[in-house]
This record gives sequence, structure tokens and C-alpha cells, in this order.
Amino acid sequence: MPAPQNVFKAALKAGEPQIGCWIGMADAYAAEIAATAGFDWLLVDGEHAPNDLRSILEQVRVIEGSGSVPVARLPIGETWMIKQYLDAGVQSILVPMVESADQARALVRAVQYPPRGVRGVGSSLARASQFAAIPDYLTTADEEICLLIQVENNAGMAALDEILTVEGVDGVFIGPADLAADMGQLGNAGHPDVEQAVTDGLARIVASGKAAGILTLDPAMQRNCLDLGVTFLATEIDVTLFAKSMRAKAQSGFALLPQQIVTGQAETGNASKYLQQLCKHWSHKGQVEFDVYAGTISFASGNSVKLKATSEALEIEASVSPRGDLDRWKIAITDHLKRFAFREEFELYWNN
Ligand SMILES: O=C(O)C(=O)C[C@H](O)[C@@H](O)CO
Repeated sequence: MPAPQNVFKAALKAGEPQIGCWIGMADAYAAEIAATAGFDWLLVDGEHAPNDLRSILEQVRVIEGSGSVPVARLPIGETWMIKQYLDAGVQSILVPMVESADQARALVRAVQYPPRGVRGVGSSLARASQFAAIPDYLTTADEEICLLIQVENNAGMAALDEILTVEGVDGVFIGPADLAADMGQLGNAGHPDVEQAVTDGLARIVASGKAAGILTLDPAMQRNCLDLGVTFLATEIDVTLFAKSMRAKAQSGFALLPQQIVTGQAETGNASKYLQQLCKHWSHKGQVEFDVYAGTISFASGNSVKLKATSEALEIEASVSPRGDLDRWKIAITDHLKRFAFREEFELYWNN
């Protein structure tokens, strides 16, 4: 009886695109929910999520029972860590921050038993062999391990062609976020230079015959990657899905409640000037419409202000969301207008 077949590895070898999702909740219950979605693979993130071997194992267990395949990302590519992940029964691993062919070769050795590799032999204790219930595990395990590595900085990209010659690396994942950071575009993986480097790298990986992979939430980039021949594509992240939908649902709930609104006025002959100054000042942060007589400024937070200028006064209506801080918003509006009206005695009276 051989080691369990790695259907994910087989699909990559056959060039069949596999759509996956990053799961970073670091919780088996959440992983079990994700596993009902039907993704081909789920990346259990041991690098950026608060996971340890135990939590990785619990998530792998619940995913294995579904139609999805677990792929575990290690925090870093250490031989002893790989040994533990494989003995725990993980068959597909993703190793971050690979930047040389020597490093890739060491990782290949780490996932293989002697004489080809250095994986320690402990299968009699290991879940991977079903605790020695799989008699042929030792001689069949290597073939079912899928080793995926991440190239995600300038050094790795420079060594990519040599890395792609390393036998035993089943796929190479380009990490846009970390590559962007190393390219001087921290937080801006969508920068044209970064996207160009990513697509060039993916094309080289595909041309080498190895599987190419990436995580991107951008639908256009996802389409482009599949057109390039990417075969392990992660299109979502559970944490961001959950966080964004919770925030949106909280806002839509509060939208059922009345806004907090207050009016105010200031006697001045420069009402139109100050109105236009305030609208221009906040035009880069919020949604702004104005002319010489009236203006509206709205922010994503729910804070907004309407202004009307006459020849003698500036009239204001300030509002915040039901849970917003109206007093703080009034102070912000007052402070900005006082700064613009520094040449005169300017008092803004609120009708609260
Ligand atoms: O560099 C990248 O991009 C990745 O390796 C994926 C990120 O680590 C993932 O956390 C999403 O930002």
C-alpha cells in the first residue's frame, strides 16, 4: 500500500489550472468552513498567519476530508521544519523567500528520504504513514510530495533561471507583495514595474515546464496569469473576505439609523473664499463638489459637511454616521475654517 496520491501535484504535472484560496484565520473551524467552498486547494499560511505545527495539522485534517487539497506554507525553509510538516501528513508545501538554486536544492533534499535526500526517517510515529499502517510509505512518499517555492525578491528573480533548472522543485510561486517591497514599491504590488516583473517571471517559470503560481486578488491580473499558463492561482484570502464583509455589514446596519446632524453659521464677508478653500483642502481625501456659492464634502467614514456662502455669512451643516464622533467633526471643521480666516475675527457658532 503506497503513500496517498497527491492529486494536486498530479494536476499541476498535467498542466491543469488549480484555483485556490489563502486561509489565514489560523483556526480549524474556519478552515472547515473554507473547505466547503470547493476551491481546488487551500493555502494554510504558516508564514503570516498565527499558525504553528499543531494548528496547521488541525486545519490540514479538516481540509483533507473535503474536495480541496491543503497546501501548507512554512514560515521559512528549514529542514527540521519541513520534516515535521511532512511527518504530520502535509504532502504539498510552499516555502517562502527562496533566492538561489543552492537553496532550492537543499529544499529538494529536505523533502526526500535518503539516499537522494536528508528527510529524517520517523514514519513509524508519523501521521503521514498513518502511523505505520502504510507499509510502503518510505519507498513511495517522495513521489507524492509537492515542493513549491516562492521567488519574491530581486535576488530570487535574478537567480530564477538557475532555480528553474533544479530537479525536484515542482512549482515556483512569485510573491507580488514581497517582490514589490524589494523593488522599492512597498505596499504597491500593482505598480506597472512590479506587474511587469511578475508576469516576466511567471512566463519564464511556465517556459521551464514547472508549475507557475501566484496569489492575486485583481481579476484582470488573475485572467492574465491564467493566460500566461499559471496553474496554481490563489484568487482570494479568507481573512480579507471576512474583515471587509464584516465592516461593510456593520456600516449597512448603521445606515438604518439616522445620521447625527448639526448646523452652524459664521458672519463673514469672505464666506465664498473659505468655502472654496475648505473644499479644495479636502478634495484629495474625500468626495468634493463645489462652486462659489455651495459645496459638499463627504468621507468614507461617514463624515460630511455642506456649506453655503452668502455675502454676509457662511452656513454649515455637518453630519456623521450614527456611531460617528460629531463633536470631533465639528472641531475639525472649525479649526480648518479658523486657519483660513486668520486675518479676521472669525467665530463659527453651532446650533446644537
Ligand atoms: O509576497 C507575496 O505576495 C506573498 O508571498 C503572498 C503574501 O504573503 C500574502 O500574505 C498576501 O499578501
